[in-house]
Amino acid sequence: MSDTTYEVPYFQEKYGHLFSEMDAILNVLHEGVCISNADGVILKMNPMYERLCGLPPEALLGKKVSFLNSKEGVFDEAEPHADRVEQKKGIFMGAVSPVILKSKRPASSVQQTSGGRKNLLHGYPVLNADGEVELVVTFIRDISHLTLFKEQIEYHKHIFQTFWSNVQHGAREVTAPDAVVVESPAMKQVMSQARKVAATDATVLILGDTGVGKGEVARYIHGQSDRSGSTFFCADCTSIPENLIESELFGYARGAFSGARREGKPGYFDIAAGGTIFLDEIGELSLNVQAKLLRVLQDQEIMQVGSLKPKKIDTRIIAATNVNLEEAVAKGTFRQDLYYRLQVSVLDIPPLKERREDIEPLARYFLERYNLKYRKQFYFSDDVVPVLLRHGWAGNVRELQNMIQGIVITLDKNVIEPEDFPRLLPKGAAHASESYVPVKGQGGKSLKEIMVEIEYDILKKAMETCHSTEKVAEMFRVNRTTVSRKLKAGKKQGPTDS
Ligand SMILES: Nc1ncnc2c1ncn2[C@@H]1O[C@H](COP(=O)(O)OP(=O)(O)OP(=O)(O)O)[C@@H](O)[C@H]1O
Repeated sequence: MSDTTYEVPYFQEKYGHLFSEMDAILNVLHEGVCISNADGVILKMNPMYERLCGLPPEALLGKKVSFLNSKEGVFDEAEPHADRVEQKKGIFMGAVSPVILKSKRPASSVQQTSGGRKNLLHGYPVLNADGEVELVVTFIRDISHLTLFKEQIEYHKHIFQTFWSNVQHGAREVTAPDAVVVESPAMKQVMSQARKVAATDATVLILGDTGVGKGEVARYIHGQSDRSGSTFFCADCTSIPENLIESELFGYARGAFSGARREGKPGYFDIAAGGTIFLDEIGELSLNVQAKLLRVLQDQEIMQVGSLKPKKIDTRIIAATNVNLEEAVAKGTFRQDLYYRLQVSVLDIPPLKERREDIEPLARYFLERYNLKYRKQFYFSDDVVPVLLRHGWAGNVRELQNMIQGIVITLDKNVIEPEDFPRLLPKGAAHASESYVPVKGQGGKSLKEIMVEIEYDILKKAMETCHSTEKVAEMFRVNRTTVSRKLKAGKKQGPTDS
């Protein structure tokens, strides 16, 4: 202890005239004040400083700050006036004067005491005529309550964020469940591409027939991107009247036209700011709106209706169409420059009939979803899946979804059987041939392939009733080998599109 104890009276004599007038002020200050000399020896402190350090004046005065800052200088906050050398805990850490003495500049630090209290320290050097540090004045303030307050705020923020994300998740569950059913290799490939583009901010073009899940994939990309915390805005370009589409997409400025709202109106791009806008059926946009959209893609700027000033936007664009854009460009109904601009990342979703591995999982997924929604307990009989697999699904996933929903709503028995899908069942030759009238969406099959399928359907149905090729041959007045050959050919060609 001898190296830390200094002759206080010596300092009192040297600096006494400075301190005497300050005492009255120091005693009433809410901040602790400590004055040390160039050797770091404490010359003076006020009562608040003693309180905050938890030490009596005799334990501080004349001692080096570095000593109090060391592990030796322990004290017990619970018993501040006990002999500190005998205490087992309490370290005075984070003194600023050693730093100030070295740098000759003001310094701050946060001092953590062993009792968990936090003090904020600001120290200032007092320089002599030679520019050397003569004294260091340190102000100390208890900020434990502020820290506690901050921690409480952080905690409440955390609770609020958890609550908010649960609410958002719950809302999504009700309106649009997250689950994207993916089983087929083709769809797995699309989703892997989707994940890759989600990590970028690139514009995405999603192609595919109606109902294949373009919107679902767009939502997935948004959900996987950095923008997932912001809005996903779905704009169906076909549902907006042509004369309104520009103002709906880009908004309009104050007083843009008579009848307009005085304060102007934000457009979809504004609403989706920071997030993603999904422009569905982009192939249906007029050439005029296409030109405006091209500008958005090129310059990340929109021009509000009635405004002459372009407005910067931060909205990711995902576009989708079931129109063959290449053909549309050739016909002059789609701008070539916009077409090229949209070619950055293209995802092409195959029709459901080309990814049959997805049919059963999708059907089961929708059944579970609607069972839950309508509080039902339906299940498929074993014969249902083959019927679903045989169907052509020209309306793709949407057709399947609607069909299952319809059944869950209307059926009054728990087991779902093939008869509950009357539209999917082959009803003899007349029905089968009707369903093969070559309409758009029949997959561009040759007449020969279609005939193979029709014959297969008819013969298979007959086999279910007659149980022998002989009887079937007799019924259709052909020989047995013809029946066997046609059944084999139909089976080899794959499931039929009834
Ligand atoms: N893989 C999937 N998993 C789960 N649900 C799906 C899947 N694909 C599509 N759906 C559902 O099928 C319905 C139709 O999908 P979506 O609207 O995304 O198709 P789309 O290709 O955008 O159709 P359109 O071209 O008519 O706008 C939606 O209710 C969607 O949630």
